[in-house]
Amino acid sequence: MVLCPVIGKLLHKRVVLASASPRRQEILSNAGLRFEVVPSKFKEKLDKASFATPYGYAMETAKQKALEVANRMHQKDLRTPDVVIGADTIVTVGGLILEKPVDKQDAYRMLSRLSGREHSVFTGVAIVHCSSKEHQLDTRVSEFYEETKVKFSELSEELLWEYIHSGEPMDKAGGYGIQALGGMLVESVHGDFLNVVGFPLNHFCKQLVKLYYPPRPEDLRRRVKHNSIPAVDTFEDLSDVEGSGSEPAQRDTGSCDEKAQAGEAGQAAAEAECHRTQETLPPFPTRLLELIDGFMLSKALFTACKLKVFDLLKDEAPQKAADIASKVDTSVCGMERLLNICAAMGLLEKTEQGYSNTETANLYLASDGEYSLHGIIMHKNDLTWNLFTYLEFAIREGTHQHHRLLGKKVEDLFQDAYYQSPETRLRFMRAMHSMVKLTACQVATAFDLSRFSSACDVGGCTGALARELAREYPRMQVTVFDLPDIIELAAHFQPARPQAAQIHFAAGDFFRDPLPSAELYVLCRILHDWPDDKVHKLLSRVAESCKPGAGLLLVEMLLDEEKRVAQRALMQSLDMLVQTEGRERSPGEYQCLLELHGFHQVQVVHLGGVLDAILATKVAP
Ligand SMILES: Cc1cn([C@H]2C[C@H](O)[C@@H](COP(=O)(O)OP(=O)(O)OP(=O)(O)O)O2)c(=O)[nH]c1=O
Repeated sequence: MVLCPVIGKLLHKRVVLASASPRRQEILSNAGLRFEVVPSKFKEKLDKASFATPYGYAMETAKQKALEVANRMHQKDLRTPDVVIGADTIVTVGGLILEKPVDKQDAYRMLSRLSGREHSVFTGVAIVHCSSKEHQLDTRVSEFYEETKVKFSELSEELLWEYIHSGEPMDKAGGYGIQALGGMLVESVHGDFLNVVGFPLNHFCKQLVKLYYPPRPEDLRRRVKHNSIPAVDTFEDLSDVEGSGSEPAQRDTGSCDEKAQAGEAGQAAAEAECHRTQETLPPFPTRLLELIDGFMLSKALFTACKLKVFDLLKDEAPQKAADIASKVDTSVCGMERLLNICAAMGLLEKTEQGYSNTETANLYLASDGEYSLHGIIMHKNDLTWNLFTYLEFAIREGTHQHHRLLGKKVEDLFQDAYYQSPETRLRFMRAMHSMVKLTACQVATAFDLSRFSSACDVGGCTGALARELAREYPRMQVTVFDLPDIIELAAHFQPARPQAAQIHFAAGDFFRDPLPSAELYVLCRILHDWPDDKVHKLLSRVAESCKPGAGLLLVEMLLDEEKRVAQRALMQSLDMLVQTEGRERSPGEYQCLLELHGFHQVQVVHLGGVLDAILATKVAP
């Protein structure tokens, strides 16, 4: 692996990426770099006018991001990192610098500026080497930037809004993500693609080469004579040497080149060793190790949730491990380890005063927040986790595994497995509620549904989506139709006023009872539970209830057509195998299903979260 020698220089150092950008994390870990992530708290508010060039601004911001992290880690008496990497990506068009949009209108302004034009994407990168001398932090900064030119097609207002409503633009410079839906807006790219995504990996490696392998005077002389020394602006021909100096800008001793010079007798052996070092040093399998141990991280998160650690710390001052342990009745040594890994995962903050919740934990992990994911986490902990221990059986047999878990034959999946007691039913409802709530707002606005004055959410469970539809369309009456046992418990999740007046709950079985009449039917996370024959049965029942012009809104997580890249949906399809009789599908597969049942004008919106949306219209037979 040609990149190894240079990335290898950082493998034994404490490297910190001072960035919250998931793209940067992915690019660097895919390159085999091992690092911790400590997002920078530096406010990106430098005076742009004081910079002669846009890239000067990006490099300075990158530097300040990295220095803020280096200083914070040093001051907090954490071990001073060896290297901190900071980056800042900006988009420039017509002399303007565009950063991340502050709201949808801002995103619209940015994207309409980019429509039909070429713009530049600059990423400034700072590599800060740190050392601590007599408790003083000493830093050496190396900076560079990369420019990529991107040209957008002419984009209609409608398309721009559709893209903005996908939610994708909001955390990205210039308001688009070339690596996802935003790629569809792009006509051409000149330069490093990864630079647009947030990190110019190629230039970064070259910079490391400059830092760690500066040319020796004799190299330069020989290069002129024989042209045989790897140029410093390429990292392809470099080899690494055991025990070589790891400080940047210091010539390593005992390099392969020197060994090859050691005399004719030793030359062949030296060359063989050079070769062997390069070929036998495989890339460090960072991603693989993450996958191997990923289940432990999930379980640590589940356990902290189950023990209500995040509830205890919600909006509270930091607490010591011993206090937390005594409040939730666990061992101190166990709790301390759990808290430490939660802090390393970015779920808790650890300071000298103790542990406190991060914003993510307050928002999503405490059980009482509006957007709490506690319900789905408990479902995964108490049910999915156990079912997945039978994954091998599920793969061999091609069926769900509830019978193994329950120790009995399952006749009716939902009644026997999910709704067997009020507790399991409520746990399931909480899980569905938290997942739907997360995306319900985007689902409700994915299409203009204002032409429908009534909707029926078939299998609408707690009414989470109904509530968003009612909020978005004040003239729409929404019926939530579900089994009597579910409707009975839906009171736990009753919509807050004023939408309550628009929402009605009706009890029934969507395979047997007449469906409430409506102009728009909604099937949210329903079809993926059932085998094909039942999917057809349900769609034909919905189709029979529809007048021409009526709509069907399908809300599911969509696979890509090749079933190759949509990792979350692919994983959920595996989950559906283990716990249901259904599967996830691609937009094309849904379109075929819908057309078979007389639904046409199929529109698809990828929402980039946990659910996507498809709208189709019933046509006269
Ligand atoms: C143009 C473009 C930007 N981006 C992203 C890269 C960056 O994450 C983001 C630009 O914002 P930045 O401020 O550079 O980075 P960040 O806020 O995401 O993370 P941090 O400040 O902690 O380092 O936009 C894409 O993902 N795709 C694109 O096509």
